[in-house]
Amino acid sequence: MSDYQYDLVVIGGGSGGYAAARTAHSHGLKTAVIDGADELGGLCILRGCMPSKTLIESANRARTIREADAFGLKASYHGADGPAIRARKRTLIDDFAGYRQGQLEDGRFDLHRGFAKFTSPHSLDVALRDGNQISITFRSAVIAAGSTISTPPIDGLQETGFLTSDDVLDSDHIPKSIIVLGGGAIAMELAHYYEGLGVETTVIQRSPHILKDCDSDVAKVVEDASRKRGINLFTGTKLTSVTRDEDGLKRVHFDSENGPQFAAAEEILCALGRKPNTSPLGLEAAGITTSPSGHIKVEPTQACVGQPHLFAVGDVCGPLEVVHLAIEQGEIAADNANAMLNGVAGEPRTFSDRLKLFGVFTEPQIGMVGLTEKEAKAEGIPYDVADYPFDDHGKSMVMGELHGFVKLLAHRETKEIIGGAVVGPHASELIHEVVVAMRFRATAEQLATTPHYHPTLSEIWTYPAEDLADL
Ligand SMILES: Cc1cc2nc3c(=O)[nH]c(=O)nc-3n(C[C@H](O)[C@H](O)[C@H](O)COP(=O)(O)OP(=O)(O)OC[C@H]3O[C@@H](n4cnc5c(N)ncnc54)[C@H](O)[C@@H]3O)c2cc1C
Ligand SMILES: NC(=O)c1ccc[n+]([C@@H]2O[C@H](COP(=O)([O-])OP(=O)(O)OC[C@H]3O[C@@H](n4cnc5c(N)ncnc54)[C@H](O)[C@@H]3O)[C@@H](O)[C@H]2O)c1
Repeated sequence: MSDYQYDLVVIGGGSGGYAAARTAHSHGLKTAVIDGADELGGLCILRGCMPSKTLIESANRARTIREADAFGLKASYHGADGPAIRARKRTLIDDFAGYRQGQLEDGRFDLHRGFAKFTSPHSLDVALRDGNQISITFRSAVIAAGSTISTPPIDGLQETGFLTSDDVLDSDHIPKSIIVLGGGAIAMELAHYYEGLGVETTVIQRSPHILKDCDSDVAKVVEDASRKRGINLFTGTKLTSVTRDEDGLKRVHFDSENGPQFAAAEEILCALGRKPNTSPLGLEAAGITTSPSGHIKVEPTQACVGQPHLFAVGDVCGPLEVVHLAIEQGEIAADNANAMLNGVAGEPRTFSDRLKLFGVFTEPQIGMVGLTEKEAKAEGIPYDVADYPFDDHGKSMVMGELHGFVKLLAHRETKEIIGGAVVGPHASELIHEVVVAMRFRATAEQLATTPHYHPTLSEIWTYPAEDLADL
């Protein structure tokens, strides 16, 4: 006998899980959310997007002060106040988390505070935080359990000690020097944070370029700009070991094309990736399969492969660990669960990555949508590409923001825009113009002939669009 019965249970009350639960409630489904965290809010609010961008905002202000001279201003930077930066972050995050907690507890659905584990495809047990255990049966479930930090075994790393993104995002200590392991989004954003505050920063990346899924011309702009600002950036490396010097500094040893090398610093930030939070869920009991990386295998409907009444969304399945996808997938899963449970006629909703959108809040920033050149080539899609640099664009020159470029990809036959990338000032904002154009399947000519105010950063899109339209 189960303690509770629901139409739909959601495991995880983060971005994907909350989106699924509120959508299920709007369909009239009897719904429960199960979350085992001591603090509600999910990764984005507590230890992801929002705290990292709050810290990065301080780094951006520091950079403005440090570069004031170039604008004819007298200002001097006297360093960072770690406790004040953390206090600002905590105030904002408490506010965001409090709002989400209110949404989870406002009575639209039941909230069980505990860890869920499947016992069959239609039942699970919850080890409640208060020490009790309950069992639940359900007609359908959405798995939105997120991801955790992954730390590969590197000789001496554990013994020497290191920080993770969780530590950095709630630390009031600004080290004098730091080595960042990895060259993904987390590594590069937090390297920008520290460098922006004036910390001596080293980045050690395995791949030949940082941000390995970007086109290399895009990644190279951030690499060059990072090096110009003083980040010691090593790419194409193999980490070998970590030791501690007699003077207390931490030393990272690695191989590169120049042979064995090392870097030493007060602290190490390990940012070598995250893994889906799937192993504690008892997925075998539910008949759910995972890929070798541990991600749950899903259909485009977000249904788990082979189990049409079970769904997975967000970081547990991918394909890209970002918040807006987790939310969209959560809504799709709940809509499809409702259609299945209530016999709603019509085709199920499906997730498409045609408008795959990614932003990196480095200096300069990156924004990307749709296909990269790498992907278009791999998929054999015929395309033309055009780009335009910020160092030849009036508004960015006025702003003193000269690094980077925009580029557009258009299908060679239809001329439809199939991808875009910005690396440069306000890239994470600028990319949205291309998202809208692609959403409505605009051609390069339609984008080129859309009015753009002068002088703005946005009008830079018209130059590659005109080039593509003229081909
Ligand atoms: C430092 C950092 C910066 C980031 N910056 C960005 C950014 O700028 N933009 C962006 O789009 N994305 C960013 N991301 C990624 C983004 O935060 C995640 O992709 C997103 O939050 C994942 O949402 P989710 O719903 O899948 O999982 P989560 O929000 O992690 O929710 C999972 C929930 O499940 C609960 N849970 C787990 N296991 C169980 C269980 N067995 N039983 C019950 N509950 C369970 C957890 O307690 C948690 O509350 C960042 C991530 C990090 C780490
Ligand atoms: N702005 C954003 O949207 C944003 C910001 C931060 C994180 N995120 C999301 O969070 C997820 C996790 O980010 P991440 O940066 O931790 O992961 P990631 O997988 O993107 O990057 C990890 C990096 O570490 C390297 N690496 C892994 N193992 C290694 C080893 N043994 N030796 C040397 N290098 C090694 C990889 O080559 C990779 O470059 C990302 O998928 C991203 O979608 C998004």
